[in-house]
Amino acid sequence: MVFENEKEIHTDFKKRMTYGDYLSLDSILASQNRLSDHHDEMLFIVIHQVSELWMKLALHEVNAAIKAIQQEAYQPSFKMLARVSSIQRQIIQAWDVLATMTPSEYMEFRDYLGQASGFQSYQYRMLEFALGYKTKHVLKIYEKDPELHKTLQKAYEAPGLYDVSIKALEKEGFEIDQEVLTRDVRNSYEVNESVQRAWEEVYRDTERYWNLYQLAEKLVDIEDAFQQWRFRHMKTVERIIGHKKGTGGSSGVGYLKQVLDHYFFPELWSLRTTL
Ligand code: HEM
Ligand SMILES: N[C@@H](CC(=O)c1ccccc1NC=O)C(=O)O
Repeated sequence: MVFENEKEIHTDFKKRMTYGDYLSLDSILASQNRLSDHHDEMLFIVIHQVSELWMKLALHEVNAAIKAIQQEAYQPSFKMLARVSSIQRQIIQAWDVLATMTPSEYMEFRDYLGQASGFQSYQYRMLEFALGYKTKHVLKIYEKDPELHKTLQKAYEAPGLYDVSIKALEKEGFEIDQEVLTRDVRNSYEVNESVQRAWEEVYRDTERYWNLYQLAEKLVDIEDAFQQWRFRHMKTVERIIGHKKGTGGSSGVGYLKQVLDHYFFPELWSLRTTL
């Protein structure tokens, strides 16, 4: 076939494109590669792949929301953040499916996993970074993959969702300590009194600060769901492997319990006591 111009080529390609082509189903559906022939390994792989796909969309939304907040486009940011919470509900529900696997079933293929662990999920780390939890030591895992390391380093050095939200408080006229506004965003966010006072005022005069009030509640939705995910992970791990050590080298359930203590947006929680 001879094409007159680029548009024609494009139109012809589109006409012949199928459902499977568009969604790259050949590669997606050829990626459930079991190492054992145990029936439940398929479940294990699919749950992880589904979670990673949802994380990809969540990251896309959180990063766009960060930009929108920086540009004071609050309404669009709320839509994106609401979508993130909705995605989180999906991956929390996924634990129910995984919990249908018993300890005996998992132990039949666990050894095949070697030292692989969810600890190495770089999208999970990118999400934590975007939410302001900056654990530098995890970057080390990716040193052997320069491309990936660079992507993670960039996310590590960028301001998080809470940083841009605090900046929004300042833009609205709240007095925020300079040390918070110019903080080194490569560190995890730490509690600050001026931030607490500002959010308290937002919650006391919600009509005046409607956008900031809505933003705060969207952040609480996300942190709440993130904690639910962490909790379900910890409990599902406990029911499947008890207190065995993790393949990633951690203590296992003990480690996962400890991570539960971390707050992303601490003042949004403590204001509930002081309000
Ligand atoms: C039988 C199912 C599972 C077991 C027994 C399990 C076990 C563990 C353990 C013990 C750890 C601590 C690190 C280590 O020493 O390995 C861990 C970390 C992790 N797992 Fe799982 N896991 C399971 C399923 C999942 C699923 C479905 C996901 C979803 C993507 C996931 C994501 C993660 C992540 C992101 C971490 C790092 C958490 C952090 O550092 O805060 N895990 N897992
Ligand atoms: N850390 C798990 C292994 C595990 O769950 C895992 C192994 C390979 C790929 C993803 C995994 N999921 C989450 O940690 C364990 O200790 O049994």
